[in-house]
Amino acid sequence: MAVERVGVVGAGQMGNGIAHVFALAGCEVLLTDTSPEALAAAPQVIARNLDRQVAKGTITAEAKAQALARVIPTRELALLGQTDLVIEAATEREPVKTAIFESLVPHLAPHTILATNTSSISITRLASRTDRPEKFLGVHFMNPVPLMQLVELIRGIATDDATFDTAIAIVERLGKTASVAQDFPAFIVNRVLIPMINEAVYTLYEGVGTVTSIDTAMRLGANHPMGPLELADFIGLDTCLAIMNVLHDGFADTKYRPCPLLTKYVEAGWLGRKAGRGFYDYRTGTPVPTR
Ligand SMILES: CC(=O)CC(=O)SCCNC(=O)CCNC(=O)[C@H](O)C(C)(C)COP(=O)(O)OP(=O)(O)OC[C@H]1O[C@@H](n2cnc3c(N)ncnc32)[C@H](O)[C@@H]1OP(=O)(O)O
Ligand SMILES: NC(=O)C1=CN([C@@H]2O[C@H](COP(=O)(O)OP(=O)(O)OC[C@H]3O[C@@H](n4cnc5c(N)ncnc54)[C@H](OP(=O)(O)O)[C@@H]3O)[C@@H](O)[C@H]2O)C=CC1
Repeated sequence: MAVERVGVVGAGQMGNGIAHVFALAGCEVLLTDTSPEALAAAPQVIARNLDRQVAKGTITAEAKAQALARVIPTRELALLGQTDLVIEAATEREPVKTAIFESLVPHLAPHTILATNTSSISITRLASRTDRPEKFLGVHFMNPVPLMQLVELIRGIATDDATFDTAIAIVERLGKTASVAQDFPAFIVNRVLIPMINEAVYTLYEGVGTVTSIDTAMRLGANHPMGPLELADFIGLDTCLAIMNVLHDGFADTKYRPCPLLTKYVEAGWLGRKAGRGFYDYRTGTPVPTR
């Protein structure tokens, strides 16, 4: 099925990135968010990230202008029903996602595919709360969306072949690479990555290292582009904690218990870059370790 009109629910770092890449690929994008501030900021955030690509020469100024014109912010969730594909990219909390899908269903055209950008939550369970589990799947972009090559595709138990084939075609149209994961907690990327980040928080919590020594060790010792604590701030500490809880509950295995220090940072509202402060304080411009 051809995908020309795309709805994106959530104008956070991922929703903005998803809107960015679909608009660049020529799709009309209806972008919505419950936060008026996030929705108002979205066009500028997307424009700034498009400018980075213009500055690098990877896209032309004309392509940027055309892409920006294709992104239509709206407060009306119902309008997203008249699209070919809706991608949910709201907060990593299952009740939030379920409520979004339940609100969307009455407005959806019969052919519309529903997708979620969830990092970890059961696709099968989310699909069961819609009228179309056969047209529902996980389309899991990586952060930052314009730069990261991978899109993880996760079928629910009912996802049909036509829907999956459409998703494969979408990933190709975006110039990205699909990897397929089975529908089990946190799929592949976050099943491996987030426990590593959690372990880095434990090394901080236990005093094995400092924020600086831990990130330096992994950047220079394992050639990671970002240290694990810097990456946690980039992802969002609330999202990291949510993923650990999904793993811990989903597998009932204490090896996935979230580090108490990660919980403490989230309880303090120190969610990382998006909150101005996490394992680093970004409020002065230069990141300063907060521990
Ligand atoms: C949690 C989940 O569910 C799944 C996940 O996403 S897990 C997280 C996956 N992501 C990662 O692991 C990210 C690891 N970090 C990196 O790959 C790199 O640090 C990075 C690509 C994020 C940034 O690259 P960097 O070279 O260190 O920094 P930076 O200079 O800011 O960016 C590199 C280039 O990309 C551009 N860029 C960065 N972010 C961008 C964005 N959002 N949009 C467009 N362009 C962007 C920059 O303009 C820069 O271009 P120049 O080099 O020409 O200036
Ligand atoms: N961050 C990352 O590195 C990655 C995250 N993901 C996944 O993508 C999703 C979004 O993550 P991310 O962008 O980081 O999260 P953010 O917290 O940056 O953004 C979430 C946005 O969704 C909004 N929102 C909350 N509830 C609703 C709702 N009912 N309807 C519409 N919008 C709503 C939030 O508004 P408000 O702030 O007012 O609540 C916020 O603006 C999550 O499922 C996450 O697990 C996937 C890959 C990578």
